[in-house]
Amino acid sequence: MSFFKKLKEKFQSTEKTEQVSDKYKEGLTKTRKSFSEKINDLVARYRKVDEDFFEDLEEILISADVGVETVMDLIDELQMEVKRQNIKDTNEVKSVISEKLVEIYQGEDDEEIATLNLQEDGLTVILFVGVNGVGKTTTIGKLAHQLKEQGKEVLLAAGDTFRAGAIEQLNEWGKRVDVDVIKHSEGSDPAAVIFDAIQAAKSRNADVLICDTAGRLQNKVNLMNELSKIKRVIEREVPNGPHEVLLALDATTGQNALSQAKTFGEATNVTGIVLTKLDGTAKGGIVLAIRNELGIPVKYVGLGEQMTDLQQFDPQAFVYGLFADMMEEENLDS
Ligand SMILES: Nc1nc2c(ncn2[C@@H]2O[C@H](COP(=O)(O)OP(=O)(O)OP(=O)(O)O)[C@@H](O)[C@H]2O)c(=O)[nH]1
Repeated sequence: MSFFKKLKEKFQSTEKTEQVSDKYKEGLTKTRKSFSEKINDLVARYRKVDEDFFEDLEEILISADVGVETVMDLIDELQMEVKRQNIKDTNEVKSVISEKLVEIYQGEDDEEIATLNLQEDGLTVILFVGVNGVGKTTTIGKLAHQLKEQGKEVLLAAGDTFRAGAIEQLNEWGKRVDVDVIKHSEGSDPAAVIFDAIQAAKSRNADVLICDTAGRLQNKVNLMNELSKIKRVIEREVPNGPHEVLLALDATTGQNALSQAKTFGEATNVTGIVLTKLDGTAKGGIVLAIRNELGIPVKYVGLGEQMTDLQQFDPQAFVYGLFADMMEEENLDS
């Protein structure tokens, strides 16, 4: 069965999978439009799958921000697969490209979707890091809402005491999603806020504590000191905490997001990426570059401004969103 057909069957089988694929399809409209157009054009220009075809494909993938290393791996894999299956017609390559994109993302991992490390018993502490303006606060609000919907008791800690207005912004989100926010005044010690929030979470038997932090990238030493102090407090107060350190990155910043990730990776042990504003870019290939060049799983993607637009990252749904038009155009019954 072709990969296109497999994806179509998977994502159009139940109401739930259809909802997920619709979100991805809608959120990836900009990327898909640009990507599909280029791929269709490529396929129309070349009838035969040859060296020149792969060279042009390489360019398309690089222009979608897939990342040079990832593109090279992908092209190698594709060339081998095309040979193995003896594919001559460029039209047939589309489905193989989609399959290889998923494979290259997943690598050796069996797990399709990287889930949050939520504790079954006791408190789970999630630390959010990332520079200002990437959509960190919005994401914390959306995640708090989702976890609450799953029946969890959630608490927020306003650990960004540095940026003017950050505490109030988180507080607003707390009100919107009906979750309490533990806060001190602006300029106070963030580690003290986190300490208080942990005590509050324990005394209320909360399931999840989500901690905001300041994203002072311009001063790496300060950033490191602040984050390690916060982590020390969490480690001392909560067994095995923090259970997740999620780095929020703005997809519209392209390769800059990669360099931010490298800096944060040096300052703290990042366990997952939340890629925001994927709907705002035509270069959604950045998801693949992040996964492959940093080796950190993308756990969530922001596909819009609505509360439900924060989605667990699913590589197959992502690829479905990228190729949806092509799949619909093609007769997959054969
Ligand atoms: N289109 C779109 N907009 C988003 C997404 N996530 C966040 N935003 C918007 O991005 C803007 C900035 O988000 P904020 O959460 O305010 O930025 P911030 O990261 O909180 O700033 P800091 O708290 O300083 O880190 C807001 O207008 C959000 O609505 C997304 O996935 N898609």
